[in-house]
Amino acid sequence: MVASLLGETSSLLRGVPDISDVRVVRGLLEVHGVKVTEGAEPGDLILDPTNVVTAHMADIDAHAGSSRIPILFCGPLLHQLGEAFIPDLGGCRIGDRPIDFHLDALRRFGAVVDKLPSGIRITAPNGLHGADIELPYPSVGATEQVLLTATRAKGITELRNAAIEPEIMDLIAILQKMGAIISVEPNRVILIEGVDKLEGYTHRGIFDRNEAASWASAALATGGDVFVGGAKQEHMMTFLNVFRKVGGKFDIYEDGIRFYHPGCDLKPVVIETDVHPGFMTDWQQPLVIALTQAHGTSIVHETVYENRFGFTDALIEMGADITVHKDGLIEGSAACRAATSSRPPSSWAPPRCTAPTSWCRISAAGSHT
Ligand SMILES: CC(=O)N[C@H]1[C@@H](OP(=O)(O)OP(=O)(O)OC[C@H]2O[C@@H](n3ccc(=O)[nH]c3=O)[C@H](O)[C@@H]2O)O[C@H](CO)[C@@H](O)[C@@H]1O
Ligand SMILES: C=C(OP(=O)(O)O)C(=O)O
Repeated sequence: MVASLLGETSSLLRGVPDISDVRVVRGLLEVHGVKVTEGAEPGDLILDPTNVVTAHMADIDAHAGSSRIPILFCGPLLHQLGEAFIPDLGGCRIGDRPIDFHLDALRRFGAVVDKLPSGIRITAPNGLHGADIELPYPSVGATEQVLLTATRAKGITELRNAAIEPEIMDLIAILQKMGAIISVEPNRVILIEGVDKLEGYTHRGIFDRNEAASWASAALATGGDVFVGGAKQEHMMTFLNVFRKVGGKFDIYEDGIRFYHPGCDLKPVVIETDVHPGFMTDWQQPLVIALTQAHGTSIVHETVYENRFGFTDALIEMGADITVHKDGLIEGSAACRAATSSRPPSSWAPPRCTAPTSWCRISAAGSHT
């Protein structure tokens, strides 16, 4: 949706879900003069950016605290209007969610960033130029920021340590349809050759991997059998491996994946969240719910967001046996001994990411539906 701001003509985005993030982004596009209308099929959105204008501060402010996606408006608005005002961001409360990588990257493109009490004001008095950027961590949002900014910046941008999630590849596909020149090189390097103008696109976004993993985990947690239409094996392989280790069954079809409970005991696992192609941090929570029903102790190491175990309070209230450790597991505890029954991942120690990490031990005993 945000990429449509970069085009000179209308875009058609298909299969758009009716969720709050979409409503926030739509509202923010509309206050900037983008005409957004429903298309012929359910889920079609037509985005017409031909009359983009500077929005009134009060209208932008009305979107404060509701989503994290407004941060992605920076580059496109700088290209269209020479300035951008980004309201205070919202998003899930899953730990510290800094935007320093975004702002550092924008400065490298030549933007001037002013932090104000009510948000961030960004200007580009001399336009935006290609930049040499290395992310401290392969952040999904910061990679999207760089892609959206670099496509119309003057010159070449080299982004190192980029995120390479399927959602990033999908954004690159959209930008290529619009006229961008972007190449994905080995070792997380992305090269973007800036172009003067971009057209609108027609595109159907990829399926939601988080939703698919949530339905799959729900099938395990409830002894159920769920067919997730549109789910694709190639974007779920890491999840499918873990699902199988827990004992879950799945059948892959051309038009989706069937996930179902095996009918016997589920097994505990040791997992660690990571950037793609690792086990997604977004898959961790639904899977932990299923693990409360496994026979034995599982260990989950969250390396992406240190506070992403907040939901376990509710599970504990429901009777689940879960302990969250902020600073690591204590050696010699029952939890550690139990964990040795599953083979730890090769990256078991030391944690590789820059963010603080936390651990969660889940045992089967006493959990209720
Ligand atoms: C709307 C959306 O698509 N959200 C997803 C996106 O979030 P989001 O893009 O916010 O997540 P990132 O990939 O950027 O964050 C990864 C890590 O980098 C850190 N970081 C990030 C940016 C920054 O400027 N500074 C910094 O330190 C974060 O605190 C975190 O520890 O990717 C996450 C990781 O797959 C997913 O959990 C979110 O569902
Ligand atoms: C972290 C998430 O989203 P957001 O980045 O919008 O908070 C999420 O949906 O799990």
